[in-house]
Amino acid sequence: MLNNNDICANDQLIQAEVQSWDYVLSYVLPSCIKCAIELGIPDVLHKNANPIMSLSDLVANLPNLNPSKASFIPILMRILVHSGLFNYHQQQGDGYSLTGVGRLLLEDDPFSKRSFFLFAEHPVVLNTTVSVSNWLRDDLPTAFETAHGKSHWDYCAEEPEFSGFFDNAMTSDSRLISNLLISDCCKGVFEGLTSLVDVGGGTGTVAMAIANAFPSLKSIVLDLPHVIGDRKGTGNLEFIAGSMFDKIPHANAILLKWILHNWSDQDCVKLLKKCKESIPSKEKGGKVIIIEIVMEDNNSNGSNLFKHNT
Ligand SMILES: C[S@@+](CC[C@H](N)C(=O)[O-])C[C@H]1O[C@@H](n2cnc3c(N)ncnc32)[C@H](O)[C@@H]1O
Ligand SMILES: COc1ccc(-c2oc3cc(O)cc(O)c3c(=O)c2O)cc1
Repeated sequence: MLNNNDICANDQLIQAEVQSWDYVLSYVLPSCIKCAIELGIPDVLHKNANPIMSLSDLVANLPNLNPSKASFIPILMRILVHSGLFNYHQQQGDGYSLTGVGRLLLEDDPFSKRSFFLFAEHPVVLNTTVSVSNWLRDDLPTAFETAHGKSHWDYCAEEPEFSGFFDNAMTSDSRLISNLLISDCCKGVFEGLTSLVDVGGGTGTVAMAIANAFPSLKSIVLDLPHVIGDRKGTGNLEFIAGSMFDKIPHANAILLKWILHNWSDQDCVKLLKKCKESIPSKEKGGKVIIIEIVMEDNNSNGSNLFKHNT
C-alpha cells in the first residue's frame, strides 16, 4: 500500500515527467510555425472572404501543398490552434480563423513577426544553437564561430541569402519601434536635434522614419558595406558604409538599437568611447540613445524578464 510520502514522490515524478516532455517537444512549435508560414496558411486564412475558413477550402487554397499530404494539415492546424495562433470553430464544420497573434504571421501586417520566425528557424541559426556546448569547450568567442568557422558578420557578408533573412528579421522589429519612436511618447528625444547617426542601423527603417518625421534633422545610417550595398539616401537621409569600430560620423546624437547586446563588455566600452568622440558634450546637447533588451534585477519575480527600454 502507498503511504503519503510515496504519493507525494509519485506526484512529483509525474509532474517532472510532464515537464520534461514539454522540454523534449518544445522544438515542435517553432517548426510548425515556420511550416505554416512557408505553406502560406496565415495569408490564405486572411484573404478568405469569410473570416472562418473550412478545412477543405483551406487545403484547396494552399498554393504549394502536395495533394498526397492533405490529410496531415488537420494535425498541423491542431498544434497551432492549441498554441493560440489560430481559432478552431467546430460548430461551423471544422473551420479556422486567425487569432490576434496569428495575424503577426501575415506577410503584409505592419507589425509582422514572420521574418523573425523564419530567421530563428533558419538552419544556420539552428546549427549555432546546437553548438553551444561545443563552444563552451573550445576557445572561440561565439557559438556562431564554433558552428560556422567565421563570425556572424563575416558569414553575412559572404552569404547574401542568410544575410537577407537576418536583415528582414531586424527590419520587422524596426517597423514596430519606429512608429513608437516618432509617436508622442518618444518624439521629445529627437526634438531640437539637427543630426543623428543610427550606428548599425541595418537597412535604414528607423533612420528613414526619423528623417520623415523630423525634416530639419539629418539622419545617417552607418552599417557594414554588405548591408548598405548600393542604398542611396534622399533629402535628409544618408547611408554610409563602414565599421563603427573605425569611425562614426559626427552628429548631435547617436542611436544604438540592438547593438550593444551583440558585443562583449570590452567591445561595448570601445564602441561607446567612439560614440563619445563623435558627439558634442552633454551640456551642448550631445546624446547617445540606446534601445536594448534589459534584464530585471535578481529580486524581481522574473515575469518581466525581457522588455524593450528606450
Ligand atoms: C542586431 S542588428 C540591429 C540592426 C538595427 N539597429 C535594428 O535594430 O534593426 C546589428 C547591426 O549591426 C551591424 N554591424 C555589425 N558589426 C558592425 C560594425 N563593425 N560596424 C557597423 N555596423 C555593424 C549589423 O550589420 C547589423 O545591421
Ligand atoms: C529582441 O530580441 C532579440 C533581438 C536580436 C537578437 C539577435 O539574434 C541573433 C541571432 C543570431 O543567430 C545571430 C545574431 O547575430 C543575432 C543578433 O545579432 C541579434 O541581435 C536576438 C533577440
